[in-house]
Amino acid sequence: MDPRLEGEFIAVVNAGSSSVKLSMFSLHAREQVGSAPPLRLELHAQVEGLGTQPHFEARHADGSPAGQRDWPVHHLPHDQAIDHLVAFVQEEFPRIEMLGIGHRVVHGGTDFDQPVVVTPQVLSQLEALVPLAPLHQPHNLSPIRRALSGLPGLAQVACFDTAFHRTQPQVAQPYALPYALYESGVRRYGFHGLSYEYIASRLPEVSPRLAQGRVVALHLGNGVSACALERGRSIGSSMGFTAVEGLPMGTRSGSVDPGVLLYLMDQKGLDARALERLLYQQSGLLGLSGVSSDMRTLLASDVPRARLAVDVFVHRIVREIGALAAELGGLDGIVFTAGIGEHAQVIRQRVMAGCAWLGLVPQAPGHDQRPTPPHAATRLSADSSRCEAWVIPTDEELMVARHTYRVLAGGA
Ligand SMILES: Nc1ncnc2c1ncn2[C@@H]1O[C@H](COP(=O)(O)OP(=O)(O)O)[C@@H](O)[C@H]1O
Ligand SMILES: CC(=O)OP(=O)(O)O
Ligand SMILES: [Mg+2]
Repeated sequence: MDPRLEGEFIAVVNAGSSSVKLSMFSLHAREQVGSAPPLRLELHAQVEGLGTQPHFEARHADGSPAGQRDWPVHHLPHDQAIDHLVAFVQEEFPRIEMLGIGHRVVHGGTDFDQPVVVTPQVLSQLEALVPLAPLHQPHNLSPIRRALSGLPGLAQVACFDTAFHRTQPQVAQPYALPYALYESGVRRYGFHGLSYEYIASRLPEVSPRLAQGRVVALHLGNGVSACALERGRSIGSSMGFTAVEGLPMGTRSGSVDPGVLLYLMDQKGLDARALERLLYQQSGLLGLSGVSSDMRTLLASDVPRARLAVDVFVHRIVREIGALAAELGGLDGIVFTAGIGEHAQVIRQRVMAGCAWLGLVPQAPGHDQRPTPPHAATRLSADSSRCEAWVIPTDEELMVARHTYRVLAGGA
């Protein structure tokens, strides 16, 4: 056994709507550089396609395969996926000492603007937020609940997608609804904060100008959102009260006229559950195309509605960049991240073409290649471009590990 794999570890759980990811980070005090916690990824394991085609895959830090498995079913419960991941990790690392487990939790509401050690009291506060993130929060909380009872001595740290956006000015937070609703928590929270926080943490090394400037970061994954960063702090976002507002996503609609929902209730007899299914599971790229929620499939398809779905996707992103650039009072750069942002060159090129009016000049054709090292940033804009464009691969799990380390070290 590799001697590196003995010692102290932090585990990170990112339990999403259709996947569960478990990452193992070891601590190497000798490797501490500056204020960055001395964390090193040792293993990343995940079960994807829980509701369609469950597939398990584990990789070592260098990308080499550590294991894989398929299930001959179309639905694998989240708990079963977690059991499989935990058993796999225990077999891989039989002799380690766990310092704690960090969890990505989508919603922290108004109470949590920092990562927190989960107590039974905190857990019940987080459970009260389930209706605000029905696709995510129950899955985020289930592994915490199980760890609290199964591993009572081990710290569970919740890290929130909403927390990074608590710096937004007050004017960006209310809807123009009666103020009492705002006071009761019906307000714009913003999501994907761990991803944006990671991107902000990379900016000083990637582009000092952007670290000090005005940036629109685009998290284009299965969930899709945009965030306005001013000097690395969030001042605006496309997602609001729930992770369904804003841009079209894999299966979520993004913003629709609320009048559409009233019409569907009044005239088509849809109730709340039917609307939830419509907005969260049957819309977005899937609903428009009728083909798939997966961008790879749409880009390879000749079906006219698949093209329409991609066109609408790009159109809405370009429009959102304009809105966030206005919020920032100008734009120094855009950053692409997450599955589509990191891998779909054609989407990046079309979005950049829509930003010509903001002074964005792309590199000469052929230059937009994805970087080879997994976390390397790539510049997509010409050196002369007033507005820069970059790909920065995101790392929500590392951000959770950093927060967990800081909380456990007592310096949150
Ligand atoms: N090579 C690629 N080209 C185009 N799209 C891609 C590519 N690789 C992944 N994607 C897209 O990324 C999206 C998933 O993003 P990801 O960030 O992995 O999602 P999640 O939110 O589930 O973590 C899917 O639409 C997928 O098609
Ligand atoms: C908040 C959100 O949309 O998360 P995800 O991209 O994991 O679905
Ligand atoms: Mg995601």
